[in-house]
Amino acid sequence: MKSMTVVVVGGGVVGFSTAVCIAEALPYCSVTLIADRFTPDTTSDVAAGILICSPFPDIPLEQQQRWFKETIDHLLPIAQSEQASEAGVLLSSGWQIHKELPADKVPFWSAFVLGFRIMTDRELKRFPDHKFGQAFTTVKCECSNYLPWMEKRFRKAGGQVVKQKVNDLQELSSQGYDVIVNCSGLGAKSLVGDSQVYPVRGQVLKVQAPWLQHFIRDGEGQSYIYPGMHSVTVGGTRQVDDWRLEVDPEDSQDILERCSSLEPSLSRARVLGVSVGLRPSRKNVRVEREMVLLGSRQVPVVHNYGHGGWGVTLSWGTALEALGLVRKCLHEMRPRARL
Ligand SMILES: Cc1cc2nc3c(=O)[nH]c(=O)nc-3n(C[C@H](O)[C@H](O)[C@H](O)COP(=O)(O)OP(=O)(O)OC[C@H]3O[C@@H](n4cnc5c(N)ncnc54)[C@H](O)[C@@H]3O)c2cc1C
Ligand SMILES: O=C([O-])CC(=O)C(=O)O
Repeated sequence: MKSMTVVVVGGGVVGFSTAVCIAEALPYCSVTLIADRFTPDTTSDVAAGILICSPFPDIPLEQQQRWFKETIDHLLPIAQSEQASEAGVLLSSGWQIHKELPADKVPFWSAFVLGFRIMTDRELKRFPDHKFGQAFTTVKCECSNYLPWMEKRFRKAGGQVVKQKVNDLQELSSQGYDVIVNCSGLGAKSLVGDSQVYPVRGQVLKVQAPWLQHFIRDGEGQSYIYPGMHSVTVGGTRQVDDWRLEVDPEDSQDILERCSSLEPSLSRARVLGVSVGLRPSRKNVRVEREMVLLGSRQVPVVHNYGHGGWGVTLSWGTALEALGLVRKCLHEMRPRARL
């Protein structure tokens, strides 16, 4: 008999990662995941899913390193197992190139990807507008496969999935959940009234170009080409506070021009589709717990949202952090329980 109940709000990569971590680590908890949108209709489905990131300004770098390392250490064995194609997790090698010397020639995650090194002059020759580059192998985690695979894993661990919009945390408290975990991404803006969360619109194209084997990412990620399992993702845009979910044909044209200047053969590639997602951005990702008065009850709420453009990259690491916070909440509620 399960003695404690935990509800996770969010059906994207952060919600499913968190729900799986909790359900697998705490078998005596009954875990329910609630979301109003599931794959293929989440922001996570739009992500290229490449593990790469820029640091958040006010979170200790060691903590961000740990999140990156935990995520790649979780995904690498999947990429190298017989589950790889079903889970949508693959290794991806390529180049990050810069027109100017970057502040961090060696990014904070360089030790966790494979074979990180500075590009040679010979390699840089094909990018005459670029002065500097980094070559490495990382993981690409394609959420259109990964999310259904994670859902199976969650159900196998006893988790339950409900499709429903949560208008107010009070609704969850009334249903008697012991702990609420908030992985609602951009939804946190209204669900918990967080005015620090804002959208950064991203548009990407999927093209057929099976001859491309290496990723190319230009500096700050304005333009990128990411070969994947069935197509190549080319992007992107970063439009701050832009809520438009519809495809902008001018953006598509601009993306194709920018990416073809990096990889001329793309001008011959067939476009398979175009998608738009709103990155759930925040100055700093929020992974913390608080007690919230809901009706007459003080209910522990663990937040895990605001990952911006790095939600896949940090998904497992921040999920483990959230699991630790859930454990603490349960400890405090049942001091004698063996948690
Ligand atoms: C074009 C583009 C490319 C990207 N590429 C990458 C990349 O290569 N690597 C990378 O790491 N990241 C990338 N990202 C960023 C990544 O997509 C996000 O950081 C990540 O998807 C955030 O995941 P999430 O689970 O927090 O949010 P979402 O995927 O948006 O999920 C939020 C979930 O919460 C649910 N929800 C919200 N509010 C409520 C509510 N009130 N009631 C019920 N349910 C609710 C939603 O229905 C949804 O299921 C990219 C993003 C874009 C747009
Ligand atoms: O920046 C990248 O390379 C991909 C990404 O995370 C995004 O578009 O948000």
